[in-house]
Formats: sequence, structure tokens, C-alpha cells
Amino acid sequence: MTDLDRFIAGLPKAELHLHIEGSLEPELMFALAERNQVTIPFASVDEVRAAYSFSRLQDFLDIYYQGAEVLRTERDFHDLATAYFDRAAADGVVHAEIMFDPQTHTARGISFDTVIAGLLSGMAEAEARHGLTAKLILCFLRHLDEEDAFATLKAAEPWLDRIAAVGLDSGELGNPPEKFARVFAAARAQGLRLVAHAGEEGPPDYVRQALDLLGIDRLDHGNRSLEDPVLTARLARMGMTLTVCPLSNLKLCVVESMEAHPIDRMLRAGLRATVNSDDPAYFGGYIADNYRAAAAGRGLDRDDLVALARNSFLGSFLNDDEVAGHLAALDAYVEGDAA
Ligand SMILES: Nc1ncnc2[nH]cnc12
Ligand SMILES: [Zn+2]
Repeated sequence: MTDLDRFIAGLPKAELHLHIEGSLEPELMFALAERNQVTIPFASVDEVRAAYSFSRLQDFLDIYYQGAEVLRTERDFHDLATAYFDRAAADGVVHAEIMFDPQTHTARGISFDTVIAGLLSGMAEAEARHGLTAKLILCFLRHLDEEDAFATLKAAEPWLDRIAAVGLDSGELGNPPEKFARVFAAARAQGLRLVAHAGEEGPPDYVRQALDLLGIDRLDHGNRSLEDPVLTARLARMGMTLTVCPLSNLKLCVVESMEAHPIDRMLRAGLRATVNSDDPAYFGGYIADNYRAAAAGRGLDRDDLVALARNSFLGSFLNDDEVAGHLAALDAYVEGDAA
């Protein structure tokens, strides 16, 4: 392990873009398939990993929704969550805002309550075990219609005090943010914060729609915003947080190589960029791997890495006192490391 690797692993950070279903490692997939007597179309863990080769977002989504079929019981969601939190804590994550896709499960007859109860008990265990705090982001699947999203928001009603935000994920092209303007307004009226995937594969106009028609508080990915200098300047001016996912971008061919990743261009443009893992079981790395890959590919220095970690707290949905506490701990870590 190099000095920089060690520095990255110990750097206190928040993870703001993580799909819990995307943290399902092949080993756990097999264990849950066996526990629940579900057949999966793979003979071995190696065969599963070999199938993880994607040339665009939809290739990944097809296999990701298939993988989620092994998740059946509250205990499954609990085990999925604790496996992620254990791994994240080892990477210096002290706070995580995790997304879940209820429609992937309710469409298979698994109740919303089963899913969220398992995730919440996993979150409680992570806090007890690691002191790692977490919040939940309920994502609507954008390939489905707005009516289905409204039904999901309705199912969430008894749990609204345990949900920080709603988000928008799944296939972006052909499913613009405008399709979900009313359900986002309803979520806002119920006191939820708003995030959306935009500008991952979709054009800058989808990012503009996410700002103007959804009123998002945070932008997931946002890479293609850089194609539009006026939009880039607007995002910088408004202090919008971008939850960028370097290894995801590489695996889904959003960038040609890590050497071509725009993470440093984002920072230089004044954007509040953060680094996250998206779907770590599918994209070959957890959050520290993403920091390391971005640092190696783009020659990021310690100041850049600290800026990214700082942005992760500033862009979180923690309150001001909590953010200040995390920033003080981050400063202490950097000073201690320099000493
Ligand atoms: N990177 C991604 N983009 C859109 N939807 C997703 N669901 C899980 N990961 C996703
Ligand atoms: Zn994502």
C-alpha cells in the first residue's frame, strides 16, 4: 500500500451515491439464492463476475435487476446493508446516504415495509458497530411511469420520517426528468429532499430539467453538464453538489479511460464534486478504490482528495452542526497526517 492509498483509506468521508442493491456481491447473491431457494442463471461466483462487462448503462441495469431477485426477506435486506456498511467503514466512510429501488422489489411481491425495515435495522447495526451514520434515499425507477412513482410514494408514507430524500434512477435516455415533475413536487411538499441522476448518459438539457422542473437539491453524476459552459457556471454558482462515480463511469463507458475522467476539470470549474461508488459490486470497487482510481488517472494531489472529502460533507443532508463536526475531524486527520 502506498502512502497515498493509506491517506485515502483513512480520510474521513461521506458516501452520497450508492445503490444498496448495487452492493450485492456475487458471494452474497449465491448465499441468498440458496437460502431463499431461488435459481440464478450462473453456475459460480466467477461466472457472475465474468458477466459484468458493459458497454452502456442498460447492459448493466439488465443484470442488476436480475441480481436483485435473490433479495426476498427483511433479513436479506439487513444482511445486504450490513455487508455494505462494514466495507464502507473500512474505507473511511463515516456517513452514507444510500439509495434503494423499492419498485424493483414491490413488482416481485416483496412489500415496501419488508425492504425498508431490513435496511433500517442494517443502518442501526452500522451505527452501533462503526459509529457510521446513514440516511435513506428512495429512488423512483424512471423507465416506469409517474403513476407507479406516486404509488411508491404512497407506500412510503408511514416511513417518511425515516427517509431523507427521493431520487430518480434507471435508464436515463428517453426518460427525462420532466416525466416526474409532479411526483417530485409531492415529495417536496411532504418535506423530503430531492436528488436525481442526470447527465450520466443524458444530455445537458436533462440536467437543466432536473434543476428547473424537479428543483433538485443534489445532482447524481452530472458529467455531461460540462458540455454546456453556461450550465456548468450555473451549477458552480449555485453550489450544487455533483455525486460523481469514476469507476462506474469507466465501466459504463461514460468515459473512455480513467485518464479521460473529468473529475479534476469539475473541481477547477468550481463545481462541488464528490467521489462515490454507485454500484460497487458491479463496477469493481468501493469508495476508496474510486478515490484511488481518480487520483491515479488524473494525478490528483492530497489537496484535491481533501477537497473531494470536504465536498462530501458539505453536500450531505446532515445538519450544519453535524457537518461542522465532520469537517473538524477531517481537518484534524489532515493535520495529523502532515505531522
Ligand atoms: N449508475 C446508475 N444509473 C442509473 N440508474 C442506476 N441504478 C443503479 N445504478 C445506476
Ligand atoms: Zn447511480
